Amino acid sequence: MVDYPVIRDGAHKMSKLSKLTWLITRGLSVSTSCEKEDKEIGNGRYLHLSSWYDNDDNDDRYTGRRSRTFASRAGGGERTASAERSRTRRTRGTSNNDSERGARRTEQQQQRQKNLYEKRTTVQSSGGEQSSQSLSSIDCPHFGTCPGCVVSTNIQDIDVIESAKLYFSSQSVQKHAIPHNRKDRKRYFHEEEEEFYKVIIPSSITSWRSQAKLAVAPTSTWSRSSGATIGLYARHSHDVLSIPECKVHHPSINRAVEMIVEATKKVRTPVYLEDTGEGLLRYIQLQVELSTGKICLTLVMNAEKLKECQPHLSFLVKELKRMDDKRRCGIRYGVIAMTPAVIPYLQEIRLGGIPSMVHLLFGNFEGFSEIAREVREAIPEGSKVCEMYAGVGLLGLSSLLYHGKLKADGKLDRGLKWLRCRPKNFDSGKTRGDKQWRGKNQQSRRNRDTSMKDLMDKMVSSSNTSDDMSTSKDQPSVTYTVANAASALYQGQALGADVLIVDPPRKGLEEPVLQQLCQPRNSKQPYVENANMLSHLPRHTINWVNDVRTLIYVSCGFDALARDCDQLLTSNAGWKIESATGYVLFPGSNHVESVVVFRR
Ligand SMILES: C[S@@+](CC[C@H](N)C(=O)[O-])C[C@H]1O[C@@H](n2cnc3c(N)ncnc32)[C@H](O)[C@@H]1O
Repeated sequence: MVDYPVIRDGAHKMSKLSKLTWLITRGLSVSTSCEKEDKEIGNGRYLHLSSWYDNDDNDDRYTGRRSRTFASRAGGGERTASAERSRTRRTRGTSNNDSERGARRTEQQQQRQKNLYEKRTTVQSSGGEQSSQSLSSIDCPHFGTCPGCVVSTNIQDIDVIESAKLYFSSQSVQKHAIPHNRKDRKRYFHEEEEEFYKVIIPSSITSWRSQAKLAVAPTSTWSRSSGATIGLYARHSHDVLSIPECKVHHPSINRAVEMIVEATKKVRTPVYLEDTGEGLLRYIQLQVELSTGKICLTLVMNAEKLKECQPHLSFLVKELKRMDDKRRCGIRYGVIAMTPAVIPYLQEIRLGGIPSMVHLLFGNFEGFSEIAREVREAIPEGSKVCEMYAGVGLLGLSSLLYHGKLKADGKLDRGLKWLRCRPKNFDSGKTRGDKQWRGKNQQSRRNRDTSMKDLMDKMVSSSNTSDDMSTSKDQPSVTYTVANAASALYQGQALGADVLIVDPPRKGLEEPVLQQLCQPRNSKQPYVENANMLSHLPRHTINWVNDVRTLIYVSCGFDALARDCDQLLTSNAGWKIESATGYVLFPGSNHVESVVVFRR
């Protein structure tokens, strides 16, 4: 995932800001139910106020459901077909097990490519009829001046993808590729040459941004009644550039920003002025609930306490609510994002098997769902899975929900044996130790502060109740430990795991994690799932990932990925590269998210 540049740029400058979350429900103007979060931006605290805007549910103009357009580049059909061909070929020459798994994956991938292609080439007209149309451009009026996008057409012709293609087709990588996937198979099979590094545009190229963090500046330094300018920092400056017609924003975001600008003008909200450090409203964050078009609005204020924001905050909220009543697109209810208080308010609408609450954290949830799909399909059924750098655990959880179900061919997938998730910072230090539960009936109620447990609980139970496919009776064991990846590894969390999923931040794997993965397998080390069983061995001789056969590396930083791949492939650990796929998760930007599958 990428941090939105505007916040990253400004974050280090924050000093006096404190973060509080604020809960409001319909009918209440302001509740002072505030919660100070431990989390910090840069070196300062900040005030964080969340509330929901609801675009009129009955009007699809606001949800973007009808007006949404899906785009594809010219030649998408050919690319789809060739990807299908290549996937079919990949299953050749493998052992029985491999070919079964390969065939299953091929079928699923074909269906997925077909769905994606259909989705991208379909525009729903306002009358509800479907017409086919290909779009190859984001066609945004702000392109050029706005720092958000670097390309408007030929979305995948960006530097980082070119580098990734070159890297993965290089000799040094290809000699470690699993033979039937090698790029030089042309020589053996007289097949047309294709890129080893496949590139997929997993969502629409417009309206994909479901989360936006925007800077706020006064429109005029002389008059408060001129209101706020809301947008991105212009290149190489801290001047805020308004982008009201941004084409990559979900339409709900643009509508909400327009309303906030109007409201700040009306109630003369003091807006933060960088030169003097005075004023209140500094940033806003908008997160769209895709299924309804509702917006969760977070106001970041230049204040340490809520009362410092008054009376301006109440005026602003009242005005927003007044506009809501008039336009039927305002506040419905408020939530504290991702804390236990949120859960009763969230609708259990599942997107690709994941409850809707999780998508709030992703810039392009639809696109990330496609990555989750590749990850879960690369996991053999019956596996024991460990996920590191888990964040909210979307990848592992999505695998958990996918496996163990009745498949289209009528066979019951054996499911996963267990899943161990290792995020670092989810609960802001509230969770102590391991919280473990087995299925939905044996849930620990020990610590009501553990929001992650509630969330996971909700996810697992919703997966079991709201799907008409039958599930396996043997619920896999799921554990969730808050720890950094290296210490989780040394606690023995990956012992016994067949599959390791890693989705590290941009800087890549931590050195100790990489070192362990580069160690040769020790055939003399007994198979154990718990570090206590190895207490008789000197710690430095233990291979903490000894049983891992599949490594699924999801990367948001190509440079670090290339560095880590080099080390993995040149080590004696026996890694071979099965596939490398680039997802253009943020169309328009020079960014690619890669999924690399290693086996040994
Ligand atoms: C790219 S995100 C992964 C998102 C994840 N796939 C999800 O579903 O939310 C990387 C995550 O790793 C976490 N992280 C950063 N450094 C870490 C470390 N040393 N150990 C464990 N997790 C870390 C970050 O906080 C972030 O949540």
